[in-house]
Amino acid sequence: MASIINLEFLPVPLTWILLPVLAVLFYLYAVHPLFVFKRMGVPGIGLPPLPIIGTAYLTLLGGVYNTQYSASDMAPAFGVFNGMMPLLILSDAEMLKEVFVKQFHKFVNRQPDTQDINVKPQSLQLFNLREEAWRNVRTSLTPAFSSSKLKQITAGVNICADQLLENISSFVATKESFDVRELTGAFSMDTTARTIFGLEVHSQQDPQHPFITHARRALDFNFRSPLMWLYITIPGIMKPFFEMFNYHPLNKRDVSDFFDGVMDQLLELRKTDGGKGRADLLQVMIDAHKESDDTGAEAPKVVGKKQPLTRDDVVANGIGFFSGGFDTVSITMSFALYHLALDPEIQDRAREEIIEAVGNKAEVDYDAVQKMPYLEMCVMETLRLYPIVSFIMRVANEDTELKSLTVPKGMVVGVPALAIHYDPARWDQPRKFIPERFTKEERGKRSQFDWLPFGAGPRNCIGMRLALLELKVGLARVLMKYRLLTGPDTVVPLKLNKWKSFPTPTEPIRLRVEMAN
Ligand code: HEM
Repeated sequence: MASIINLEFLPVPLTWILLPVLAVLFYLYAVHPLFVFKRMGVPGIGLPPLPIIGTAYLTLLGGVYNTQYSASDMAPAFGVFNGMMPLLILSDAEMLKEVFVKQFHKFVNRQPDTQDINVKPQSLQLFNLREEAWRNVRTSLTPAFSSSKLKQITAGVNICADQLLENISSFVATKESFDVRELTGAFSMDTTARTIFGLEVHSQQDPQHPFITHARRALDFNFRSPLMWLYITIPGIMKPFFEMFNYHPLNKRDVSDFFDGVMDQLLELRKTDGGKGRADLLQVMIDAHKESDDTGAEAPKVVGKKQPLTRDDVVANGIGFFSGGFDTVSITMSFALYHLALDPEIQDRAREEIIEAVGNKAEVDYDAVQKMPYLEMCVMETLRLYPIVSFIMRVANEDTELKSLTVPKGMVVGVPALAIHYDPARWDQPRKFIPERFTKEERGKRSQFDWLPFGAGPRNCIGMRLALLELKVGLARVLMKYRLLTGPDTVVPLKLNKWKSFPTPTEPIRLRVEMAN
């Protein structure tokens, strides 16, 4: 058969030339990079990484949220491979201080540029921004969480808590148990919609409200999707294709289009009324460049240029705050209620403190929230046992010395928050719920990097103070009125589904209630 290109001049058949070329390319792309940790002098995990899949097979064996791992069982620094992407896992306290704080300017980004897909709204969200763009937007958004803003927001959180109490009330009369997550989910949905967008969605009465159905789908990532796996394992190769088709594996187009439409309507409305009297994050974002920086002494300062946010920035970060705030608060609150029900002594102590702080008012105002250190300790202990994010990520933006290690530019560093929280060397009886670990004195004895539910350093969770406020107001209102009880269908001890990326019980948390007095 006549070939299109005549290769007869070649001294050997083409296959014999192509084979070694392919072998060299395979070695360069899929084998040589697997020695990077050996070259750095960092141990692996004892099992060899495989070309293309790296050590991802470990995730298939151990799951994605596994409380059996403890930082003491791991080397303080070791290497794994997410597909072909090397990931340096660090739990050494001194190194964490370098990464999160001392050399933060070299670890500003959370993901390598190969995973940074330029598709809106993800690419404009604070969580995904990089370097200068991140600094500027973080500086502009920080005032949204100032004490004065949180003070204004507290009244709205109380209104949502009124609804939560009403929802619980039906279970007092029937003495039946209820699915805690359903109620905290509705509370958190109402609170988040109100505090971010100034919207009243009444999720408990109207669970099919389009806002709610879309919001629920936003975070329902499909880790079985082949495109998601290609994004995780070979992001560098996939990035141009994703961008060409304006596709982001973490985005559901219909969901972001829906929120885009909602935001357009809200922004239009605010143009007409000037946003007067609005105490929500959307208004703060619109006015971002005019706000002062009263964010509390503990908030790490970021030096960036405060600038007016564009319409696209406001939309992207409105959606980003929503996804960052909704499930996180709801999940944490459900675990806190579970442990309070399990331990009546702790519950009584928290209730006494709340009643003293609130006095004879029906609402829990901002000042009362500041007088509840024991309740805060209960929340902190809940977040230790069930951190929402099991790994905190940073990327080295230049070659960086960490103690005796040289971390090469572009390497991703993962901090195993979950394994650190379950480390017996850091926490005595780590599986037990003991709020007393968080007295001022006990906290002073510990490294600040032993407790990482909100990450650490200047790029920690921007919504931390709002989250704590919502949790404390919601829990205080429940405890003031009701006594939480376990029932025959309360599962003890709780088992977590290791295949979910967030802490999720294998069986729903079910509790009962009676009036507190
Ligand atoms: C219990 C509740 C919450 C938990 C456990 C939580 C946890 C986290 C964690 C672990 C991070 C990464 C921090 C790091 O890399 O060091 C983060 C980042 C972030 N969180 Fe939260 N979060 C919560 C609530 C919220 C709320 C209520 C909002 C907004 C209203 C929010 C918005 C964000 C944003 C925008 C970022 C990215 C910050 C940046 O890159 O500068 N989170 N959160």
